[in-house]
Amino acid sequence: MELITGRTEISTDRPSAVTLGKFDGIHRGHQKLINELFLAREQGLQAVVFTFLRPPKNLVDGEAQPVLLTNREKRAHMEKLGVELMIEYPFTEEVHHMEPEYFVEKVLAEGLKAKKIITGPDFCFGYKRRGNVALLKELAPRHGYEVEVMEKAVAEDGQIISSTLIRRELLMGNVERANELLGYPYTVTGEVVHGNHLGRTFGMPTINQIPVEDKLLPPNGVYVSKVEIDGSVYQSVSNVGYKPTIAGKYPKGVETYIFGFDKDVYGRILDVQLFHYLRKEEKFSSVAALKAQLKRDAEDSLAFFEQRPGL
Ligand SMILES: Cc1cc2nc3c(=O)[nH]c(=O)nc-3n(C[C@H](O)[C@H](O)[C@H](O)COP(=O)(O)O)c2cc1C
Ligand SMILES: Nc1ncnc2c1ncn2[C@@H]1O[C@H](COP(=O)(O)OP(=O)(O)OP(=O)(O)O)[C@@H](O)[C@H]1O
Repeated sequence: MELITGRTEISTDRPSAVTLGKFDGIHRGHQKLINELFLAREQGLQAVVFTFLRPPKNLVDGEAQPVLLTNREKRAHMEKLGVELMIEYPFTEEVHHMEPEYFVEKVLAEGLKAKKIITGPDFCFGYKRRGNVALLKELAPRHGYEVEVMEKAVAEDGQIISSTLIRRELLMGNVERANELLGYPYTVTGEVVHGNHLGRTFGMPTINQIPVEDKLLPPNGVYVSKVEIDGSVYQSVSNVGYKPTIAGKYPKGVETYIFGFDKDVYGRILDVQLFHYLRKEEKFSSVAALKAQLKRDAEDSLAFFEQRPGL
């Protein structure tokens, strides 16, 4: 996959099919748009995803919003799906004030040689969000592209799938619901760093990961999880939080006990998939009490998988 990141001057040699948006999470709705993009390959068009380096909210509202996918995770995900060109547009003052007509002409038509533009019905762009599907359609004959508007993907209960909804569900600890809306298990990617090496002394060695700050983590607590290592997927149990029982101050992290695995993976970047919330993180009165609880957590996680053989 080719990546153009952080610059507003973009160009490509090949005619493109383009889909645009934040794509936080790359949920089932986004996947629908991206699949349509791949169909356009039959017409000789390259599959282009146009997205932003940071959620535009940061600049507009001045507040950092946690994301379902960090920039790095989003790139890896797009590459895996088969996107040919990914644009990470910077969200600068200049971009914030860009008129939608200028964006369509300079970026989409001239820069990307767009022949097909695929969006949802509510897609907005440009200064004051004045650009929309109607404007894209109005400008189509002048620039020689086609607009394809996809209907919104909905969940089984009829709710429209959106990144905002998924973030809300995760923040409430509803991992199963979030996974259903995403179409894949919510995943935390991070380097395995050194902990206190205490887990080993309980007979439960763990991997510790400190995700980047803007990665959205569900509420502190214990979760049924899986870890992918060298192409094999292991069942596991994870704690999201600060380890309050152990003296010292820790950054918020994810700590995972992997069933049937005891190899050195320090320094590796691993994916931990979350499936189900088991209990909240607690400050225990002794390490012995914590150790006894960890054993129960492990049993609860295994029991969860046993009840769901297809998972
Ligand atoms: C499944 C699981 C649940 C945990 N629950 C808690 C908890 O409720 N409270 C807490 O203080 N630490 C909790 N921990 C963190 C332990 O304190 C930690 O595993 C132990 O101190 C070993 O840490 P180390 O890898 O830094 O040596 C949990 C860890 C795991 C793997
Ligand atoms: N459920 C959906 N089905 C189909 N297309 C969708 C769906 N949700 C968003 N899209 C489309 O995907 C593109 C990217 O949208 P965007 O990343 O803003 O998605 P979103 O999930 O609606 O985000 P947010 O919740 O932050 O508004 C847009 O063209 C949008 O219309």
